Amino acid sequence: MNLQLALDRLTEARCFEIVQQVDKYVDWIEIGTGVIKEYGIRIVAKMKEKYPDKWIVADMKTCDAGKHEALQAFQAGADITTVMAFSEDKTILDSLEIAQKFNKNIMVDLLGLKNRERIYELKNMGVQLVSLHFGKDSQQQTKFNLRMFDLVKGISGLKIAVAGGIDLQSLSRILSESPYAIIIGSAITNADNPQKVAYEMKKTMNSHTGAL
Ligand SMILES: O=C([C@H](O)CO)[C@H](O)[C@H](O)COP(=O)(O)O
Repeated sequence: MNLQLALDRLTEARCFEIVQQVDKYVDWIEIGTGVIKEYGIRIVAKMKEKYPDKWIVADMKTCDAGKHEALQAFQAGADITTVMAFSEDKTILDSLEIAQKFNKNIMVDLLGLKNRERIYELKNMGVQLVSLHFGKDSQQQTKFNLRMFDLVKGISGLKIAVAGGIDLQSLSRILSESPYAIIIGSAITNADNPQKVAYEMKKTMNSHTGAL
């Protein structure tokens, strides 16, 4: 089970400061959409250069021009780029084609999706990794709910990541669903002591999976 650290609404310097504090507890480092918009794709390249052994996720949230945006992400050194589930099939297929060429991955973000039919379509196109995503704006209205997993329940052969305001309390409930990756942003990046929180999160995940 992978812990993906999401770096959002932070300066470039703060992103690197936080990663320096928590890198031994996180598996994947996500450069958030807003951070890419602010600093450009070069921040993905800089992070990969500094942490070549970590998987770097470029949260591009691509919804069109799949080929171009996947190229931007992978040429910068990303291991995963994100594409929105509601995109045209062509966007998904083009992103997958580029990922295959680079031997990298796409994560399809299910934000706002209510229809399971689309998940089967994504799977048939060759998508292997999806993220259940409870968005920032929804987080202001209500709390993370495990019912989100109903969208993918019983659909085999997909790796599931989950995101959206996850903290230590909700983490323990999410573990019962055994996702492939757990994406955690503000609970770590806004903590007084990011290192302590990241350590606790990884320890909780490891004790669930039995990892040392
Ligand atoms: O993708 C994200 C969101 O859309 C903001 O851009 C976040 O990376 C994701 O939600 C995880 O962050 P937290 O919700 O702060 O844990």
